[in-house]
Amino acid sequence: MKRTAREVDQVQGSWVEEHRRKRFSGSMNEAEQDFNHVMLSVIEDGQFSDHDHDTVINATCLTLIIGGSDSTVITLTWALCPLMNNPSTLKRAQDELDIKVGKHRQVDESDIKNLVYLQAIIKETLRLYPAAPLSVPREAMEDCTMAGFHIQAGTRLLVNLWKLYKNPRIWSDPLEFQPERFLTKHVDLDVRGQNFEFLPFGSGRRVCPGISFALEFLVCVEPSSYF
Ligand code: HEM
Repeated sequence: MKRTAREVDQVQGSWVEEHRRKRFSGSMNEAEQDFNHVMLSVIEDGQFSDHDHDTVINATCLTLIIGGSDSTVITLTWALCPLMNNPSTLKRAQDELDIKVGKHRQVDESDIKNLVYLQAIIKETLRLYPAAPLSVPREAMEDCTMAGFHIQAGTRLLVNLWKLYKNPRIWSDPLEFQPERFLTKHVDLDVRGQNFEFLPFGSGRRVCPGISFALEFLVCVEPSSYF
């Protein structure tokens, strides 16, 4: 693990060095101005007392890469499985794409608002196959009581999202893949941490910062495997 972490650090570090060289030599074109470039532009030495400039840039870039790749790819893959077993759901998704996008181009950002069934498929996938089934651990800052349990300050807590999503008191037929539930009974459920029965991206100050990107990516890329 440590060796792999060192290798990943080196790769990310070499990207920052390359960006720095190109910035100084003025040879960076617009297409190369990625997140490393933004970080180099906005972070100056001396801004952080605990860590140096490069550590902050490398850690921020790697957090986004690590947090954003596995979660999205897992969801994309799981979204396909139930469609293979539910031809009528696949047909409904294909029909929506034919009507709202047509057969001769790819889905783009402007289509997302019209692809309501596809959005429901993504939400149902996030419910049935959560990429982060235990979310991310929290630590109690002070003694408290939750659901009758005394929690001591410093205790690590996990929210069992998987169990929450299979609770029949909240979700009817919880083990069934039914995207329609997000167009009917659960149509008003938000995915951004406001409705505690559905928290695919967590909630509160550490909520996933990649929500918008992930949703757009999933709705735009998922259909490419439907035909
Ligand atoms: C389907 C895709 C994704 C899912 C299901 C997902 C889910 C989550 C969850 C449950 C958390 C924990 C939130 C909490 O503790 O309240 C989280 C955190 C995080 N996610 Fe995502 N995420 C996804 C995509 C992305 C993408 C695309 C990015 C970046 C481009 C990203 C970056 C992060 C980061 C950096 C954190 C840590 C935030 C912090 O601790 O302050 N995620 N994500």
